[in-house]
Amino acid sequence: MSAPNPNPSPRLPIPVTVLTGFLGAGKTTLLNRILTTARGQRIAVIENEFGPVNIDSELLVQQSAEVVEMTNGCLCCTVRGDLAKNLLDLKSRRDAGELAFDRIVIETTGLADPGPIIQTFFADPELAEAYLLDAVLTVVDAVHAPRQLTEHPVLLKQIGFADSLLVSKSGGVAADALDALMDRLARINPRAPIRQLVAGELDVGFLLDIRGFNLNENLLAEDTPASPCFRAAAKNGSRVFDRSAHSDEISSLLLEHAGDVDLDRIGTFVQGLLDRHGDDLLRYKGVLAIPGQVNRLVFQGVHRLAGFDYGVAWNDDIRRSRIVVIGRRLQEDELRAGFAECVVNA
Ligand SMILES: Nc1nc2c(ncn2[C@@H]2O[C@H](COP(=O)(O)OP(=O)(O)OP(=O)(O)O)[C@@H](O)[C@H]2O)c(=O)[nH]1
Repeated sequence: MSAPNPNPSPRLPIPVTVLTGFLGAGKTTLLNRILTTARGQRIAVIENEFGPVNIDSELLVQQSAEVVEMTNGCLCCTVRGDLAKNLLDLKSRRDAGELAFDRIVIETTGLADPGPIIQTFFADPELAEAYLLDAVLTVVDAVHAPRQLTEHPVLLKQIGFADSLLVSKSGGVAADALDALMDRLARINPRAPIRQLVAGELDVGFLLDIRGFNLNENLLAEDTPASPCFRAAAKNGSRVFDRSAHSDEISSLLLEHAGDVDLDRIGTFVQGLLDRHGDDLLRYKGVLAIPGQVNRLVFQGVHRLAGFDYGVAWNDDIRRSRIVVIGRRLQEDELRAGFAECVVNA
């Protein structure tokens, strides 16, 4: 008789969380807290470090189902192929009963661009079947972020790609500086909830199973506690982001129409956008009302990888069409004009 499989009911796809943030932001600290707090969940960890030795894995004080170390390069560039290989290897070992884990957390280097890492999960069909990219969590260092944001464009990308923004070291800054940082983060990425990491308090419910890459009608749900989108706009009582307040290269834009958009025209508009500006588009999500269609059309994407599907019915909800785009050097006038051509006036 063969040995009992330690993982008798494998759940596929396996959820993956990408934990990112600039150097020293507090990624490993947060990972340790996730491993401690998410009791009962078997979490395998992939640690990436530039140098030849992975110090971070030694800093993991809590038990993980497995720690895979990836050194001597950054996941987003030199060792990206290794990431796919390691993920497939972990799954094979899980299938064979050698390993038991329910989810994976990937801790990136502080200099990683999350874009190529995200694309890995969609570009490889085998990975896409085995794994579900759940969310990008970005840790932002309250003390150093204001300066890092100016000096290191990769931090803007880490924030722009995030499904959840977690501010560390907030005790180290004055209240008004913290408010200014929060506003700046909300302007860069209005769709990611922002939470302060407070020592000893961590609700993993906000960090795991976010389903940030799923196509569903909650993509832009501003009244969902887990995704208070458009925070900056709501705070200002306006739906226009104050883009003059800061000159961050990465920013966001909300395109909104109180009604339907034409399916062909919006398809052409989005396709043109991806063709021309795909490299600069970090994340974009949309919930659209299409004439004659009782269900919401939802779409989302990263760079040029986009997915569309029909979500839940509008029923008694007021039909409206909204797209939020987070990207670099967004051509606001072009985007607004292009979107305006798609609207269907009642
Ligand atoms: N005061 C304070 N210190 C923190 C907090 N989070 C992390 N730190 C400290 O910041 C330092 C860096 O934390 P790490 O968790 O190693 O950061 P990291 O992002 O994993 O760092 P790298 O892997 O080097 O990029 C450590 O000394 C932590 O103890 C926080 O919320 N408050």
